[in-house]
Amino acid sequence: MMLQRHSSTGLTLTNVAIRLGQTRLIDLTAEVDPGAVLTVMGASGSGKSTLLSYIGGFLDPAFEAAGLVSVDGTNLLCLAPEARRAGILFQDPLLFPHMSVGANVAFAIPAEISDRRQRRKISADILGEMDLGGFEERDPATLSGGQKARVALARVLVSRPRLLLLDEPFSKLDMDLRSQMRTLVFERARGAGLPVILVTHDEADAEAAGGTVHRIGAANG
Ligand SMILES: Nc1ncnc2c1ncn2[C@@H]1O[C@H](COP(=O)(O)OP(=O)(O)OP(=O)(O)O)[C@@H](O)[C@H]1O
Repeated sequence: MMLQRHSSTGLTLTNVAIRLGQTRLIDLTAEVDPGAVLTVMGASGSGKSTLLSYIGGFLDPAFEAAGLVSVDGTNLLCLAPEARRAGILFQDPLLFPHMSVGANVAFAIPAEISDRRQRRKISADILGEMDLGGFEERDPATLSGGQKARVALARVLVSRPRLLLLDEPFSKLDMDLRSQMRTLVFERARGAGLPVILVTHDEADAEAAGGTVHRIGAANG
């Protein structure tokens, strides 16, 4: 499946400030070009996942947050979480256990594509591109970690995201798979012109991402 490459100006974060009580976790202004990666690094508990929650629209109300997040000129913060179309990959692929691999992917295809055969074809095509041709009927529980990660990526890609939010998605994969998966994710993001925010502890992830690195300090009062 060819992802549409839309005319894109990228992701802009302006004065994004997140605090938890008196603790200032995030203070960030950045621009991420289409297809480029902003890598956010910092100690455990420094607020990396919290930043992604704010952008994705699922920040816990315990936090206070302010600032502007826009993609291609659209202010994401005015939109409901599902309308933001943030493609998110976590450390654990989080596939629906009661659905086949193909159904897991098809579930994420936008509703305006209503023809069942077309949905099945989109799902089969992207699985083929992820080197998972013929896996449509498989139970996710029977997949290896690397296969699950590629199903999760397939699912994100068919959802027509405006941007990708990656929360340590490579950290549970062994070395070889990790490097293959990095290449796959960053190549697809570049091909589709999607801006990416990557949260990681791993310097090799940051190097593979090739973009700007933003380091956040340990939480301080
Ligand atoms: N729902 C919540 N209510 C209160 N505090 C929270 C909540 N979620 C997270 N925190 C706290 O907010 C801080 C930032 O958490 P966050 O998960 O963003 O850190 P992180 O940098 O992603 O850490 P890690 O690298 O360990 O995943 C931590 O001190 C954490 O304990």
